[in-house]
Amino acid sequence: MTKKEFDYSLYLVTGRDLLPPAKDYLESLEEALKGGVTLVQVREKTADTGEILDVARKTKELCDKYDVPVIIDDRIDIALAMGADGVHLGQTDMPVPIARALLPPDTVIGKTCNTPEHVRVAISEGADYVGVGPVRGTQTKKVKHPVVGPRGIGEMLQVLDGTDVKAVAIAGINSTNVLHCLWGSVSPTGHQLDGVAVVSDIMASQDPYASSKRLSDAIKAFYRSPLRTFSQGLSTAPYKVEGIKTAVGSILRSVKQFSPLVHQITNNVVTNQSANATLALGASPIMATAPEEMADLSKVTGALLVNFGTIQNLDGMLEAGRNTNINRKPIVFDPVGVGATAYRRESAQGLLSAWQATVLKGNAGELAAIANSSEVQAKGVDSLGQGFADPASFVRKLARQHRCIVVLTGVTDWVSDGHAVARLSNGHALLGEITGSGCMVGTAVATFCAGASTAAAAGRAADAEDDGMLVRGDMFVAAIGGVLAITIAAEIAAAREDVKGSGTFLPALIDELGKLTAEDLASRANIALV
Ligand SMILES: Nc1ncnc2c1ncn2[C@@H]1O[C@H](COP(=O)(O)OP(=O)(O)OP(=O)(O)O)[C@@H](O)[C@H]1O
Ligand SMILES: Cc1ncsc1CCO
Repeated sequence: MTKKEFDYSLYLVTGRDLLPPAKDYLESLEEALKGGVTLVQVREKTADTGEILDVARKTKELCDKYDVPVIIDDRIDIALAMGADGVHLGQTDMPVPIARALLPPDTVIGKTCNTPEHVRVAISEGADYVGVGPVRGTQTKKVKHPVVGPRGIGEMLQVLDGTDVKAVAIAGINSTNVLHCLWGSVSPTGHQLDGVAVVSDIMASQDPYASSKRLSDAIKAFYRSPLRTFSQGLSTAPYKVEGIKTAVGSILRSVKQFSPLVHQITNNVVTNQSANATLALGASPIMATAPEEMADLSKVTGALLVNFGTIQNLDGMLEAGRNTNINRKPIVFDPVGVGATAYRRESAQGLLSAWQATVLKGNAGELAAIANSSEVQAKGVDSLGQGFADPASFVRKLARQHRCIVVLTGVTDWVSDGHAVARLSNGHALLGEITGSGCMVGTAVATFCAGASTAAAAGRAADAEDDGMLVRGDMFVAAIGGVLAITIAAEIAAAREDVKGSGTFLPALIDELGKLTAEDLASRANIALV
């Protein structure tokens, strides 16, 4: 087998110490191979040399039957003694060029990398693949380096652009988070992982066949899927304004038809008006914050909104997002006032690497803080000044960076999927005079996302093949729909004779949201694609 024939997609790293009681190593390994493992690394940290050699030989004999290559962790002597297909080297192991000189020329050499700089060095040393991580915390190995999350993996993948060095992500990957890892780690340049390395989800399993099969099915579905964003604009014809107007109307109809549950963890300034806005649109709000209830809730919700205007429940936010990803439902993240304190900035980064947001929404000050840009300043939860000089480029870039739909609010609103950019010019100055109008936009976006994804799920046959999508339905259009719902209802409300100022405006806005129709959206929407 030559180097180029390796399939890195489901890379098993062994560890006999992880086997559950009464499980035999070779028996577990064979079940894992049958389940779809494509590459095996023998990792033995404590056994004597003779024993490691014996395990490695037996591993190779079994893997040969399945035409699966075997890589040895660290021990070049063992690799040489049993004719391994490759070796894997850590940052403190033998340098790649020395290993290369000692090993047969067709031996694949992999290197663990924790930073983009490590990746640069690995390329220059001539590594064939890099094991990049840690993606998340793990129990199998003391993590010496900070968890980088899928976004950090994406930064390392970008360094590999233009090379044929392969990459697998490592640490804490299991069948519940593998799609998030594969999806969220695609670099802004479109560089994706060649596979994922899995340890305990397979090795510690009572049923390694089932565990490997679950992983293998999800991975294959991901690589088969042509869609790499939460919109459908890449795989089909480019968006057109008229098409968007029709599509937002049908999402509003879906919201009313399915009345999805919209789970909202939001701030205590706007909880009540957000719940009422959700009801007015025809969906059903649930404002739940306890981490203990997130696994149950995420199974039945249509979408999740995380708005951290008054952060009191970060653990609930983490759990809610993780579980919502597992159940492949949309997550709208509204990092209210993120620039105001270091705690908010750190919390936002933590949440963005713990789960994959579907829509990231904020005003200019908030999104500038997320992007580490000093172009726009904020005062608490409010954005200062005129906003970005080139909002279209800003939202497109941020969407690519975070692999999600970005909604930038302000007098004009901007929505991007990383490719298309929509400029939305509806709204009324009274929205700027009430607190939480941006928060209500977040709620409406989450409600439209719930409508779109519930309708997409209802349209799928029960036995349809897994499509590898982290979220189903067009989230670019859903995000536009949510913004339009609030801004158009605001225009109608502000024109009413009984509205005398911000105090009478808020209830009128809720009334008009309740009366809003697909036709209102289509006839009043002021959309330009730029
Ligand atoms: N002067 C205005 N004219 C038209 N629309 C406006 C105006 N001000 C705000 N809006 C609309 O109000 C919505 C909320 O946007 P904004 O950027 O004010 O949110 P925000 O700063 O996050 O608000 P908050 O912190 O109060 O929740 C947007 O959809 C925007 O279009
Ligand atoms: C005023 C305020 N403070 C924290 S959240 C919030 C609501 C508007 O964003």
